[in-house]
Amino acid sequence: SMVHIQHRKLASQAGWMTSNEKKEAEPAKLATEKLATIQNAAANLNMRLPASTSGVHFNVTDAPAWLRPLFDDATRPAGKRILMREWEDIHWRQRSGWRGVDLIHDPQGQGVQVLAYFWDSKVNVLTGITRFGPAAESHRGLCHGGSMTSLMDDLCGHITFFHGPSPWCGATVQVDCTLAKPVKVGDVLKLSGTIDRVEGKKVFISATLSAEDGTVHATMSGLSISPVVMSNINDAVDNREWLAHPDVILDSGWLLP
Ligand SMILES: CCCCCCCC(=O)SCCNC(=O)CCNC(=O)[C@H](O)C(C)(C)COP(=O)(O)OP(=O)(O)OC[C@H]1O[C@@H](n2cnc3c(N)ncnc32)[C@H](O)[C@@H]1OP(=O)(O)O
Repeated sequence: SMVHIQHRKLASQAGWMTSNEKKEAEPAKLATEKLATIQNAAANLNMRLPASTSGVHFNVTDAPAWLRPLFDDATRPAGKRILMREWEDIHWRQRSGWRGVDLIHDPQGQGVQVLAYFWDSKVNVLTGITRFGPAAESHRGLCHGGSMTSLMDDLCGHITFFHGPSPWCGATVQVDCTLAKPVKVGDVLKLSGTIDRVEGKKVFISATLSAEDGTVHATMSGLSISPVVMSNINDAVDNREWLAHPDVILDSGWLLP
């Protein structure tokens, strides 16, 4: 489509490639040169991206010690950090047609939040750092089961996005959660999910929400559909792709005005 051609043009001007072009490229080209390019582009966009795994709102220094290794560029135990522009750049979000703040990815959120997602494409594992805030309370000092379930819904959707060609290419249709142990207001927990199998458009997913000491707070068996058409706007925002970058996963929305 025209929009895809525009994305390719913008991406090539910035020295990036789209997910489809990545296949054709030689891996060696994707190293230091590209990192410098994104840092320059990020500076132009007034973004704070000082290191490859840093977001605008949540970085390694904000994470508790047990989750800091997730950000380690050398080992990258959970794959690459994901930086979707609609989470990181509120002004772009507003001028690009969103009407509110994300239920799960609002940096100022007081309910339940995913603060950082990491995607390991080799094993199809999505890992999240999550925080349960004061607006998720139900029983005294404890959180709603729906806050855990919301996280699982978000994970099912995002696994299909990162496994697929583009942001928002799939949708969650079933979330079956086992709520095993209550979560306290203020807890920071690890969310981890994977693709068990794919049957046509059906993507079967399982996930676990766990604490530093290994306590499992919830498990989930879910189903997403991908590809699926959830929006018929068909503009440059809807037609984004993933950009190939050696250290982070970025959507091509970063190349839009
Ligand atoms: C908001 C996003 C936050 C971040 C990501 C989180 C993900 C989300 O929250 S997405 C938003 C929440 N989800 C929704 O609103 C989804 C609402 N559901 C729908 O719109 C429709 O069910 C929709 C469009 C997904 C169906 O897609 P469509 O392409 O028509 O699928 P369809 O052809 O009917 O079904 C494909 C297969 O999936 C199966 N299927 C579809 N829905 C379900 C379901 N709920 N349960 C079980 N199986 C299902 C069908 O049986 C079919 O199976 P098979 O291929 O074996 O025959």
